Amino acid sequence: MTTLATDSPSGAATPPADATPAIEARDVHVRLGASPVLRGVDLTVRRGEVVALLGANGSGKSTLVRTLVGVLPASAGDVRLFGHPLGNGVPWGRVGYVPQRVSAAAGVPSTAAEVVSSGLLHGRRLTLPRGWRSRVRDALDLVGLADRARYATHQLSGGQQQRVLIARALVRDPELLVLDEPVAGVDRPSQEAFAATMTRLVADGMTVLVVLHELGELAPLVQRCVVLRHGRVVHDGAPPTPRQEHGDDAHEHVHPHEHSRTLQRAEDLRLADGPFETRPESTEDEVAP
Ligand SMILES: Nc1ncnc2c1ncn2[C@@H]1O[C@H](COP(=O)(O)OP(=O)(O)OP(=O)(O)O)[C@@H](O)[C@H]1O
Repeated sequence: MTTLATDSPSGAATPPADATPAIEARDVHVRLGASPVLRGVDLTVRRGEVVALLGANGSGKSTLVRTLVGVLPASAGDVRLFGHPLGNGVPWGRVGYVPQRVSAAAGVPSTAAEVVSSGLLHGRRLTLPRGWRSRVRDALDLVGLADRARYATHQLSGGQQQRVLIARALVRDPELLVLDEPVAGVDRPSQEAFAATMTRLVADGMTVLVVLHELGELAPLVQRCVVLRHGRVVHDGAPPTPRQEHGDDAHEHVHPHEHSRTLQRAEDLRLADGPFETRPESTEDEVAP
């Protein structure tokens, strides 16, 4: 693993790289238009952690991850990736980002391999590095699409397109993956392929921040859940205990509206405390600078 110095104005001794969190956000505020969307969010994701970001529609999950990867500016607060304040000093090659609801087939016609190869361009790197073909092949293989490399993206299903975008994030060989609802609306085979890919990556030490509506297939991997409500963190801790089966004698059926005190149950984490304003889907392809 690369050892990076933290930005220390005093030139003080640099802590070991592993001790520096992958993500550190302090008192982050974001306004979009006239509205405050994030209101003082603190979030730390340590190396090797798998953290799920949950919350109702409109609670600010996408806004938070877009701010963390430098796509949206914070109006106040501090965000650091691998100890570096957002900006050119961040080692962007170590960060893979999969935005929400972006079609891999949007814009110009391109093959799956071409879309994935674009993930190797970031920051000031405007040409593909040596060995890019095998890296693209490996990334497509990781998401189970090795045989689709030459397919035009519009020939792929929505789930396969989403997997192409995940491969595009993985081709950098990142240490940190930030994913915004990676399986929303994707077909079952793609969901299973995604869970299998994540299991392998997490076993290899990948740090993950993933926006989800429910833990689903990723439940065994998630170590911590952070829940947003109205732009604030209302829970940061252990994932909910898996519920017992209905057939179990000890099972007691509890509906979400029958309790409101704790966030320990899965129902609490499938929050639906709207109504919230909806917004048009974004079709822009967002890439961390
Ligand atoms: N470009 C924008 N301009 C103004 N308001 C916005 C903009 N983008 C998002 N919002 C508002 O910010 C709030 C948070 O949106 P955000 O997409 O971050 O929520 P979310 O938790 O990711 O929701 P979802 O689960 O539906 O994706 C919402 O009220 C939304 O309407």
